[in-house]
Amino acid sequence: MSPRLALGAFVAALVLVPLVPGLPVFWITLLGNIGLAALVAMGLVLLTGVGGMTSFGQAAFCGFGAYATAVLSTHYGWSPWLALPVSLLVSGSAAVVLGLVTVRLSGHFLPLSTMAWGLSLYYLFGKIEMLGRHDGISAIPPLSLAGFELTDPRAIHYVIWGTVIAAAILTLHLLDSRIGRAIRALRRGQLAAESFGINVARIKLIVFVYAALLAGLSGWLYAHVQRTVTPTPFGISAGIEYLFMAVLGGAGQIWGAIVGAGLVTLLKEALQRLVPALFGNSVQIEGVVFGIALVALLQFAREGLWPHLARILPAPVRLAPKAAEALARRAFGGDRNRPLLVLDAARKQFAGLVAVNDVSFKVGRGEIVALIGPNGAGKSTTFNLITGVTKLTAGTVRFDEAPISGTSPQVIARHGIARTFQHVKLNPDMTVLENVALGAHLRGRAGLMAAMLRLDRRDEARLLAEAACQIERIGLAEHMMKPAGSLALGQQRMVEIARALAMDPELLLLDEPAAGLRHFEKAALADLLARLRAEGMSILLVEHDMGFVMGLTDHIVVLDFGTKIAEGPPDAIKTHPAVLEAYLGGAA
Ligand SMILES: Nc1ncnc2c1ncn2[C@@H]1O[C@H](COP(=O)(O)OP(=O)(O)OP(=O)(O)O)[C@@H](O)[C@H]1O
Repeated sequence: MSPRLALGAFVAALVLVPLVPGLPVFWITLLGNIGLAALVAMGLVLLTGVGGMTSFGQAAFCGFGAYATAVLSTHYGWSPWLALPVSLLVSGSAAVVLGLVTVRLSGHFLPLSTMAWGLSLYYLFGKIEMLGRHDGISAIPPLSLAGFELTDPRAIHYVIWGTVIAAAILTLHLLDSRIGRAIRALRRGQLAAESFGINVARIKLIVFVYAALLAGLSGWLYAHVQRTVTPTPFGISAGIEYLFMAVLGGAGQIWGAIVGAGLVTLLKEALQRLVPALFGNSVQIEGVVFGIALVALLQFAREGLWPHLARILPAPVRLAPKAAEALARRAFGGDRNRPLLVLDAARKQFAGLVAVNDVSFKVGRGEIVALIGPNGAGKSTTFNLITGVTKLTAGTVRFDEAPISGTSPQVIARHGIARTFQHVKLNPDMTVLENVALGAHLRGRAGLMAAMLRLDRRDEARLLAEAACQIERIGLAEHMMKPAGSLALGQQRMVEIARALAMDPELLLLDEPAAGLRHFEKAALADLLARLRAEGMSILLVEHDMGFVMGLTDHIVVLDFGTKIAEGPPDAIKTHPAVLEAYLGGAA
């Protein structure tokens, strides 16, 4: 059975459920509640599971959606359908305002701030006169279609689940796209993502608003299903429940949101019946048992339930990309007599430690330059100064005559500077192909809506074909569709090079590219770099393997304790007294 068939079977079951003769309406209502919760949990899966931003305050966005439509349809007599865009606008605008503050926070500050506004918004809903304070708003009109009021839970069931399935499909489309790769890179590879020109702050805000819109949509539906809204379902405890649903279902798995919402809703319902039956009505310990059950479930399935379920479902077949129209290539124009990269008295001081001490050197066009030196000499820090990861204390870095020091990694990447990292920064759960395609992010155009509606296929095919081409170039074609984390470290370093090449850079910065490679792999890498140089690309590499460096480079810069002690062609460096002293000490 293909995944499409499995989805078809699920949809068919949802269509048939209300038609089952004798099925109590209560169960249909419960299923509708699961659907409403699944919409919120789906946003949280994207925000927390995929994007790595934990939010406890998601229920507040349901509140914005629900109250907006409640006010408009009761106080002003608007049709619920007309109020829908306003509900989404209110939730989305609130998310923009809160997101601008929240997504910049990191570590525990982020979830704490979501708790803070989750709490304050709950109290705010209960204080506003127009929202009916703690009594809320009642007599909200039901949804109606073609003049028929959808008051029957069976009819509303189709509206809710149609929305849930559509939201799941659109979200899956989004994740399987250029923007989706950027979203998936947030959790484990923000620095790498920025180094490939991805505006991480913007992508985070997009995810934040997207999750809020799903919550707002759920709130709008909730208002017209329940026909009354009060602050309680939009408080912090509801926010925690939604988070449980996302995590229990399988954080990071869109379908897991439905599983999690189903499990938590059914568990709560079951306990509300079972606990009084077992312990009597006077002992109200449902909440305690509920908490214990959730903790036990998390112990049993740390990755959530979806991965367990996915094992018995058909696995999606991952096909290598087909050939597509080639992406435009950068022209290595510039005057060959003028250097491409110039460091002028670049300095970096970490408190009392001078890691890079007024270092100056140039990288010419179509030249391979090596930056060498003993451990702790300041090579990686110099790389980080060039790529904007670390800010200069003094001095300047110019690329093609334009000063780039003081700008962000994302802006520097746009100049055509790509890099690899000393400690590999791939997303281990994404395929090799997807990791490499991330490098080509700036060469694609398709945005959020195009991705959701699958209007990005041509753009996407070109990006994937480019990624596949670079993977073939580094000799890892047979590993293209494997998760990057399953490759040996040396191979992962090569994947980083392919990712950098997918950006079509003019300057390639390689941090220890030969580390972990076997002899024949190093020879292949040297051959590749020589070919890139012949094509006009400039390369700056940090490398400890002197055989590799001496046989390949045009020019070598030597650092020791942050200071440049020598520079020149390989033959001169081999016998330079200061270099021998730095590497071999007194024995030289
Ligand atoms: N963020 C930081 N804060 C404080 N000190 C730092 C920081 N980053 C680097 N250093 C220090 O700066 C010096 C240079 O480090 P760097 O990593 O640039 O050296 P390296 O030449 O790349 O060494 P290796 O070959 O071992 O990677 C070291 O003494 C290191 O401890």
